[in-house]
Amino acid sequence: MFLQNINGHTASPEGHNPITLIGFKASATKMQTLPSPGESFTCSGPCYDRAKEAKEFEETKAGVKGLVDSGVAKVPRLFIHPPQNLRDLSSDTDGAATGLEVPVIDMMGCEDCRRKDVVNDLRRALETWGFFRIINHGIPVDAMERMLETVKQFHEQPEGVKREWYSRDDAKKFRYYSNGDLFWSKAATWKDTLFFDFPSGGLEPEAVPVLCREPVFEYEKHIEKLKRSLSELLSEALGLDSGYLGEIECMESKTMVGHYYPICPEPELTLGTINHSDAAFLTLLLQNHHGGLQFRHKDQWVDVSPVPGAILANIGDLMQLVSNDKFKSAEHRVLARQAGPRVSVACFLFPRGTRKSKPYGPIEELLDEDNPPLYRETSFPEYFGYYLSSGNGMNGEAVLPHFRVSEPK
Ligand SMILES: O=C(O)CCC(=O)C(=O)O
Ligand SMILES: [Fe+2]
Repeated sequence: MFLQNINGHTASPEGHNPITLIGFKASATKMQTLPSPGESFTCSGPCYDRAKEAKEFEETKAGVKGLVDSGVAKVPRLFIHPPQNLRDLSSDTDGAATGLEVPVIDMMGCEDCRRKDVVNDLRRALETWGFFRIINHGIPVDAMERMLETVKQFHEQPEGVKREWYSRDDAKKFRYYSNGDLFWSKAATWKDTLFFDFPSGGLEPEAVPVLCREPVFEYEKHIEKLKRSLSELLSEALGLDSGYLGEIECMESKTMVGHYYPICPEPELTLGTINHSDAAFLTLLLQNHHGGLQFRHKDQWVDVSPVPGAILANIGDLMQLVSNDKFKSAEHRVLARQAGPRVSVACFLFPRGTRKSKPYGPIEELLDEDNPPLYRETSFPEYFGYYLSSGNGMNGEAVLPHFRVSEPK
């Protein structure tokens, strides 16, 4: 299966496995730490060998956490981002400075008396922000906390134990790695990742380390239930029958990633996650109490601070495509920080079939003379393949416009 992580955290665009590039061993602490902020990335003097540094880092199988544990006081060059990625690193908590408010969807009573209000709130949130914070979503706080804690515990195990799970082998339904796009990104990001692949039939418990098993499957069960409710609410927010998105089976499959963002000694030089929009239909996100997540709204980065018990949801590119731009796929990123470790769990929802899936285009019921289709049809594998080959949407360039066939009237 070519699909490793819905946001390309481990997938290779041309399908070759980056692990074959690894050749030799070296100490991660010996890595270069040039250039300083603002310095040009062009090579003068002896050229910087990025591929070599990436291989050395990969060989440690200890991730960014391993670097931090080994005592690095400077961000190695591999992780230093070009200035255009490091613009506006300051934060504006929940839009405080601008008076903007991150939308909150309170699901209490959404099955009966408050349904109309919830659907209206959801429509407004997705037409403007593309994401929302959900409260009273039905997932027990305990299940959320245990999920975050198990991801943290995994990453904080001794290196020798974790190393056994380090892999870029896309046949593995559970794996641990740092920077899925390590071998082709312009700069690496300051985090390590656990990956859980729930193919249509479900992830086998035996594929997951005992440490994580119970919390992961418990959390997944709750996510499935929340997904079904959200699918109905989203359908209604689009003005469709509540079963519509369920019937087109656009969220039948899922992957989860458990990110660990260690404390960063020079957060002004790197990022935890580079700006991107998610490729799939819907993302449900848990984060611990260390902030750093930002969404782009009205041309500025807005901090989306953690709220205990809340879940964040954002729509991805394909939901924007089928909604014919009614809903917006939100650009987001995670700052590297001196506080931490930050832990997050993202669950990406997308259609079944990683090599072949049915085509998805703008939903016919949303089209008329004034609303012609803005996008051509595509399948999820086609879209995701393009997303990966153009840099996982993580080079600051949006992927969705490549599927556009006309501009809005
Ligand atoms: O860690 C986070 O909060 C966000 C991660 C993310 O955007 C992703 O994995 O696509
Ligand atoms: Fe994302």
